[in-house]
Amino acid sequence: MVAQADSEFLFEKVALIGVGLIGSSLARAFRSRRIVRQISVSARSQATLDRVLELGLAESAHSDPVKAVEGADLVILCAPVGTYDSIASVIGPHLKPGVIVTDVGSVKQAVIRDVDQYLPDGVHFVPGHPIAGTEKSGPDAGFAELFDGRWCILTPPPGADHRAVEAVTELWRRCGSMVEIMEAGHHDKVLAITSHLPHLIAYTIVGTATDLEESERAEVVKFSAGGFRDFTRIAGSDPVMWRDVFLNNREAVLEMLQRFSEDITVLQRAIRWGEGDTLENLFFRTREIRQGVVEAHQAGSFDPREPKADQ
Ligand SMILES: NC(=O)c1ccc[n+]([C@@H]2O[C@H](COP(=O)([O-])OP(=O)(O)OC[C@H]3O[C@@H](n4cnc5c(N)ncnc54)[C@H](O)[C@@H]3O)[C@@H](O)[C@H]2O)c1
Ligand SMILES: O=C(O)C(=O)CC1(C(=O)O)C=CC(O)C=C1
Repeated sequence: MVAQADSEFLFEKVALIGVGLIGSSLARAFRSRRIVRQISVSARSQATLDRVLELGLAESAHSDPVKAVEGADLVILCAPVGTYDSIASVIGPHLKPGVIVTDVGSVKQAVIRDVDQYLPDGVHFVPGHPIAGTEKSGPDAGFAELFDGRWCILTPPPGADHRAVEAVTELWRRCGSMVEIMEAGHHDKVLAITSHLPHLIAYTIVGTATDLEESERAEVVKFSAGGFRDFTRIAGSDPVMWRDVFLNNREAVLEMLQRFSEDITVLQRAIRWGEGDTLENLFFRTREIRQGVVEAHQAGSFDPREPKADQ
């Protein structure tokens, strides 16, 4: 499991179940930073398995996840969260005591509910979520620097083995991340407003534009250099991954959506009645928030997803 002081590897063999943007970025970081000695992967399609080997991201690639976890001392679930229940039910009986199971899923309460039930005694579950990504998917989309300077949130259930939590913490630190421990329900509420609702809004705006009359739609695409362009990046994110996020963080997303609807109604009213102060006061406050995010190095000039001019 965890390396001794004289060994540079943190884990001997890691199994990645699902190897798209996040799984392949982890594989690249593990390789380039010598974090694990050996990588095995499992994916559903033969094309993905072939591509992963072609890219040199793993020593072995299997369609059967049971084969991938054989001899692994760390298993990382990197597929859409809606698949975790069935993956865990298949690999669970084949996990040896002492193995650490973790994941990268964007929601945490549902993941704990779906996975924990299949893990035998002595297997340590440390759920995790890197707050890092792009709108791209698949094994070609990953890059080793994805997690540099980004937060990774771990949500170990009460009573989790502290050495396993430390090992997963160290894994993410070596991948370049800062790590925070959080209760799963709290994680789901925070991410509902910082990540899930923004995606829902982007999907809605782009969807609304798509439903316009043919001539207007053409102009939306032609003149989409500003705000709309940024929304289209987010709305280009993986449909299956995001379907699963919304279905598995239902309560928190609906709560935030309710607040959002109330706030947008206030703006609607301010526009209708010409209440400029209401609009201006909000826009000054939100500009300060943006400044705070840039100062915290979570957006701005160094972020490869943002235009260079945005300081
Ligand atoms: N994309 C992001 O920005 C981002 C950020 C943080 C966390 N996440 C989380 O990471 C996970 C993976 O997302 P991604 O962006 O890498 O998606 P992706 O679409 O790039 O990759 C997912 C991979 O899982 C595979 N897969 C699907 N079902 C499977 C199954 N039953 N067994 C094995 N493999 C299966 C797919 O073929 C694909 O290769 C998701 O749970 C997501 O919530 C995503
Ligand atoms: O930057 C992006 O493209 C992302 O969507 C990444 C992002 C997000 O910031 O919302 C998406 C999902 C996550 O689970 C974590 C990160």
